[in-house]
Amino acid sequence: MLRTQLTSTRAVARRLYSSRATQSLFVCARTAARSPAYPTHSSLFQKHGVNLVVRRGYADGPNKFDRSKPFMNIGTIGHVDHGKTTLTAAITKVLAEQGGAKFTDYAEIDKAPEEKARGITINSAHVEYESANRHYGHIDCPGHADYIKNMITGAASMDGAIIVVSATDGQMPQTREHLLLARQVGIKKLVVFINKVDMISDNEILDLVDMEIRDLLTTYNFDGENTPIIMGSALAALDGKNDDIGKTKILELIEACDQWLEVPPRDLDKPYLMPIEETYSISGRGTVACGRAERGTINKGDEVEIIGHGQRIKTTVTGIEMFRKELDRGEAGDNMGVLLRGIKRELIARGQVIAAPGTMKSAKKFLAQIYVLTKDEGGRYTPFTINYKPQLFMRTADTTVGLDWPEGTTDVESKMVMPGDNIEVVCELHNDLAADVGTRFTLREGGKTVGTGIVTKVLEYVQV
Ligand SMILES: Nc1nc2c(ncn2[C@@H]2O[C@H](COP(=O)(O)OP(=O)(O)OP(=O)(O)O)[C@@H](O)[C@H]2O)c(=O)[nH]1
Ligand SMILES: [Mg+2]
Repeated sequence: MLRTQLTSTRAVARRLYSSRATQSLFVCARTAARSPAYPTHSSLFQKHGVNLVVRRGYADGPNKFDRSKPFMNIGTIGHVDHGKTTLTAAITKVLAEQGGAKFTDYAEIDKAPEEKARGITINSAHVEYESANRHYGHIDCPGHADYIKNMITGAASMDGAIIVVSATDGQMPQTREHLLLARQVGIKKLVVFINKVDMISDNEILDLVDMEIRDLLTTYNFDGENTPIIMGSALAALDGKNDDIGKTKILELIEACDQWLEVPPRDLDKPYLMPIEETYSISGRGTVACGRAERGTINKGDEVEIIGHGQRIKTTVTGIEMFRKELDRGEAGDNMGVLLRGIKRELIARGQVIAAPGTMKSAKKFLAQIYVLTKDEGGRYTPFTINYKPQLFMRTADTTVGLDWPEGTTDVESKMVMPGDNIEVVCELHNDLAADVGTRFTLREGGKTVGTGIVTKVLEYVQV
């Protein structure tokens, strides 16, 4: 199934014509309610026989979130048009047929305008499903280079991933870039889905793609030798055709995820920290901040602080929700929405963090180790001198950053940074961000990822 932001007619048209697999589109209720173009889009879709499913949210409760199976965040990554969204749809379809999936729960169609206006989906980017042993939250990442920003913040919430590679193309630039980013956001294991095998008649080609992707995985420090590679057709599974390359392969894929991907140890004993991905206001209830809790636990009634962008705001958590179900307690790894007492939505924003009081500080300047991507990894073709200002992405935040050589460096004027270099730099942020030693980030410039880095020492905090 697809999710769409319904922001531009072009995007909608692209969706319609690029994906003949589309039967239903999931629309964030908030977007639907606000988008002036929504009625036009909605009739356009209906004309083409596509269901628009507006997901409702917070107001739906109360029902309790079930923690009987381990919960894990995964998602589909990979090059544009290789079939990530089709595969996402196929997984939910096949698992729904198995009866173990919660798919039917959110597929309810709701057309009443007042429902759209009132309903809020706090996990709009996520699909959920269950295998025999696990409960998965799934993010379908966009593959297009323009959407890499979303990919970065989306992938920041993943514990594991399915990399989708079309058998017709093999690995492509975004396959490599996504692998690198996956590594950088801390994903340790991946499962590979070689898609569109219905279009390949020569088995030797599949062997080549297999070999090539194993090499690539090894290059990016994944276990290339043992990583499960499943070959199938997402479209066949979605259309309910050719079970041997369709449904059977989807079940194999989920089995591989169950076996190979590991639920990472959750830092439950550390102080609570959640980077804000999105914010909503619900009339009569207040403001909800959504994101994946990075560490710690949170209970209804707990005091927290909102940190970043020159602010430190104290408030209390009055509600916690996950996949539209209420929780009394949320924990590290959960993709949750927290309802904040007395906070106006304008006061907080994506990129800030919510933390246990007194446990986080906002940094303005830090020392970091960075790796500069080569052109084969989607990075720069040419070297650069250090005095330029790329965009820095950290957790869900992005801000302009000034780079400089550490104190005591000689020849600073003429010193060049080459693609492929590993260097130590001083980063001065335009907007301060909650950062600690060990926090990872990405540097981007003009639509390209130019480097990845890690904070090694904070040089200046913001006092608020
Ligand atoms: N023949 C064939 N076509 C497929 C298969 N899976 C997906 N497609 C087609 O490939 C095109 C792209 O599929 P999507 O699922 O939109 O690809 P995507 O990776 O999500 O694309 P972006 O989100 O734009 O990066 C669509 O036209 C699909 O119908 C498959 O198994 N076989
Ligand atoms: Mg897609």
